[in-house]
This record gives sequence, C-alpha cells and structure tokens, in this order.
Amino acid sequence: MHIETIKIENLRNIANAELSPHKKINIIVGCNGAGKTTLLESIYLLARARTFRQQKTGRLIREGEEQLSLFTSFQTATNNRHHIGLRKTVSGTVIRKDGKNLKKRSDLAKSIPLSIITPNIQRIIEDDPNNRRRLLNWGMFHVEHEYAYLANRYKKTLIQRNNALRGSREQIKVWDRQLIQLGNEIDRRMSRYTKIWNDTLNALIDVTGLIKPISLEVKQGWKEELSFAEAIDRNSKIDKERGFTSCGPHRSDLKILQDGKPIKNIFSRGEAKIAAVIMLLSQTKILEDRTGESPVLLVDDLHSELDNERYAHLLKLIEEMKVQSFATTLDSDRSKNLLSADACQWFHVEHGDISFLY
Ligand SMILES: Nc1ncnc2c1ncn2[C@@H]1O[C@H](COP(=O)(O)OP(=O)(O)OP(=O)(O)O)[C@@H](O)[C@H]1O
Repeated sequence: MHIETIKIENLRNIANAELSPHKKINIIVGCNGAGKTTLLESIYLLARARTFRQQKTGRLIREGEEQLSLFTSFQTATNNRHHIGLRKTVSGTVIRKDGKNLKKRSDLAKSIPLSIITPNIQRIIEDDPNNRRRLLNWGMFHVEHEYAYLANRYKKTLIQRNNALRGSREQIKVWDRQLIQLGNEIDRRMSRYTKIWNDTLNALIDVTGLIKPISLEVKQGWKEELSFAEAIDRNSKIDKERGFTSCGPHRSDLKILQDGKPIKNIFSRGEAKIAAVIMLLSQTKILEDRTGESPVLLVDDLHSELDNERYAHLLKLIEEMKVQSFATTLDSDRSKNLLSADACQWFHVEHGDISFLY
C-alpha cells in the first residue's frame, strides 16, 4: 500500500501542510526542532490514533489552537483507494474512514499497516520483554490468520480467570480449561511465526553482511520443562495468593541469540541497532511475501549510533524493499548519493513549514 496525500492542520509546530509523497522513499530534511518527527507522527496518528513518542511531549494540538485535523488518502496493493480523517479537540478524538465514524482504535489497525524505526530502536533488544512482545504481536496480527481474534479471546479469558481467582476453586477451573486451550494455540502460532521470522531475518543479515547470523526463538511464558496445563496447575496456589495469572503466552519473550548467547550481552549499541532494524525490516518482508501488502515504514533519524558505511547499507536495504518509507535526517549530504533519484523525493522542513525540494 502507499499513501497518496497527507494534510496536516495544527499538529504541534505544523500549522498547515499538504504533501503528495513518493511511492518509495521520502526523505525529510531539517534542523533540530523543525518538525520532521511531527510529520512522521501525523502518519502514525492516522494509522494508530496515538503517538509513538515515549517521553512526555506535551499536547499534540498546536499552541493557541483548539483542534487539530489530519487527513490521508491511500491506495492498497489491490488498487482500492481509501480515506482516513482524524480530528482532535480537548473533548476527544473523532476518526473517520471512507466517510464513516470509527468507534474503536482497533478498527483502524488493519487499515494502514505501519512499522517504525525509532532513533533508539535497539532498546527492543536491551529492555524488558514488552517491546519484543509488541513486535512479535505486530507480525502475527498482520500475517497470522485469525490471530487478532484468538489474542482477544485469550485476553478476555485471562481477565475472567484473574477475577475468578478471588472465588472458589471450581470457578477458577472453568476458566483454566479455556485459557489452556487458547494459550497453547497462541504459543504454537508464535513458534511458527518466529521460525519464519528467524529465516527471513538471517537471509537479510546475509545480504547486508553487517553482523553475523543471529537466532530468534520464542521463550514460552512458563517453565520450559512443563506443559502449559502443568504450569497452570503448579502455579494455582501462588496465582490465588497474588490474584493474577503468573504464566502463559502473555509472559512469553523472544530469545535473540548469537552462538547461543543473548546478543544484548555481546553487541555494541550500534550493532544492536543494526540487528533491531533488520529484525523489523524482515517482518515487513514477511508481510509482503505472505499477503502481497507492504506496510508504510517510518524511519526517524536512522543515522544515530551508526557510522556512514552501516547507515548506507541499511538505507540501501530499505530502498530495495517494496515499502513506502518516510525517513527524517538532519544531514542530507549523508544520504544524497546513496539513493537513486527516481525512487526518492526530498522534503525540507523549517519552523513547521514543509516544502518539496526535488
Ligand atoms: N503543541 C505544540 N505547539 C507548538 N509547537 C510545539 C507543540 N508541541 C511541540 N512543539 C514544538 O514543535 C517542534 C517540532 O519538534 P519535532 O520533534 O518534530 O522536531 P524534529 O525536526 O524532529 O527535531 P529533532 O531533529 O531535534 O528530533 C519542537 O520545537 C517542539 O517544541
């Protein structure tokens, strides 16, 4: 899929902007604080109805204004054209797709598959399991048939079981059966997806030659020597005392290893960033291969932590993929001669004004 138009009104320092991006690569150049990340944020908001910025970043609506509006029209791989509009005021957010109000944020999620490479993407490898689980879920949500439905049923059953932990053993048992059945199915699908992910990842690592092969494995959310049913049984006393379910796929993680050792203990920050970027790109490749649809890729400051040679390799890799990408940069000289002119469009951002360069 690709975005054909983006209109922005009153998002942070961008008062008014309209863009017709390139189907392949869009490079957004500008100084610190110019509004480059805000432009990426507008696309993320249209696709997910929330921001990707993790730190406290104040209000989205431009200072002195009462509402922000965003609009995009995009085309799918099957040549269907859709429109999404988002309006945010202090009293709430309204999202419309093809002229109809969307009630839930989740209704939006499948419309524009979106991936983002943040400046500190290596934290996927370094931090707690939440980000790794999110990445795994992203891949499964877009590729594994019925995964969203399964994951939703599992989540609801987990809530019911946690509530039942305050009641009798019989009440808990009713939910145990369903949780074990759904949990085993999710775990099986996670392993299947991760195997494909591992193979695609290592094929891309091989193409770039930037790091040695790594392996991805699912770390199941309970003791490896036990079945899920046995783990639920063993933990039943402690779960009742604590009031929540302490094992299951909601506690699973990804093992990212090189020669059997976790890469977070051996890789430098730059190497971890390379690994994380290729992990994410391999997920977009799987999506393309399996569904024929490619996500939109947002790339915020790919330079940071990378030397010129490695930066060039990764940018080339992005160019060779089918995705439409939007990449910010402070320094246009580092990217200028790396990309073929017909695959690329440049925009300049200054004090929130976006202009087409070439
Ligand atoms: N609600 C708001 N109203 C007006 N301006 C805002 C608002 N929120 C943030 N800003 C300003 O918008 C600017 C845009 O920041 P943005 O993060 O998009 O810059 P950037 O070009 O990505 O910079 P960098 O290269 O430093 O990451 C910042 O100067 C910020 O202070």
